Amino acid sequence: MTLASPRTKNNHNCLFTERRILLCCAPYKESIGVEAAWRTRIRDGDRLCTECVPRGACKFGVSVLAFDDAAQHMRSTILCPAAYEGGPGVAHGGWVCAALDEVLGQTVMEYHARVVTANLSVDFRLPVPVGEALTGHAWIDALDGRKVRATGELRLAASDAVLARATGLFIIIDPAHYVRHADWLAQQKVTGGTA
Ligand SMILES: CCCCC/C=C\C/C=C\C/C=C\C/C=C\CCCC(=O)SCCNC(=O)CCNC(=O)[C@H](O)C(C)(C)COP(=O)(O)OP(=O)(O)OC[C@H]1O[C@@H](n2cnc3c(N)ncnc32)[C@H](O)[C@@H]1OP(=O)(O)O
Repeated sequence: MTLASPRTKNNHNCLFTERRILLCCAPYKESIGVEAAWRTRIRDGDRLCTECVPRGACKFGVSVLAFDDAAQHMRSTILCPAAYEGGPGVAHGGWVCAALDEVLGQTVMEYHARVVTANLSVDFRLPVPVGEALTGHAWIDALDGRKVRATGELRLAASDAVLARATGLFIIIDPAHYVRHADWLAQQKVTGGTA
């Protein structure tokens, strides 16, 4: 049984992809165990964050385009939505970080497993125009136990000029990650933060 569908060119038309992955994963998880399934790469660009699933598209405007398996390199198309304008005509730096987090995170999940970002370092080289075609590029640098390091760039599609560059440390998580968080949060509210 394969984990996901054949490779898609982008994820904007994948309205039900996350649900499909979950459905596809059910027998797969039974056969290999939930823990192992979470530690398996989530393939083929069919990943959306929880809040983006109903919309079927990344709210930051990132759309996975293609993977180069030999280089463990991911290419995406990106458009900064008007809502994330910072200075006149240019993107807020927070959006640049979010878009790069997404680009690197998608790549790590394609080639390794479910992760969260532990560290993201961003170089803002040039202002990033709102509403202009951009490309995202990211690749895996190293895997060390649960730690995956990756690098990525945001480029202007018209000229390939590098506008921003990020390096990230991603940590492979287990299925109980979000349960532990919910328990921790509840405990904080009970104890007022002494835990
Ligand atoms: C957005 C959520 C996505 C989640 C995935 C879910 C579903 C997938 C489906 C769709 C996803 C769609 C799109 C994906 C695209 C983008 C991805 C975006 C990802 C994010 O945007 S996600 C949100 C922001 N992110 C967090 O919310 C993390 C908060 N944080 C923690 O939850 C913990 O902090 C954790 C788990 C990181 C570690 O905690 P832990 O207890 O499991 O492990 P521990 O502390 O032992 O660290 C183990 C080893 O990492 C080293 N280490 C840890 N942190 C380090 C640091 N900062 N610098 C240097 N080294 C560090 C230690 O030194 C040790 O190293 P060593 O083994 O060598 O000793």
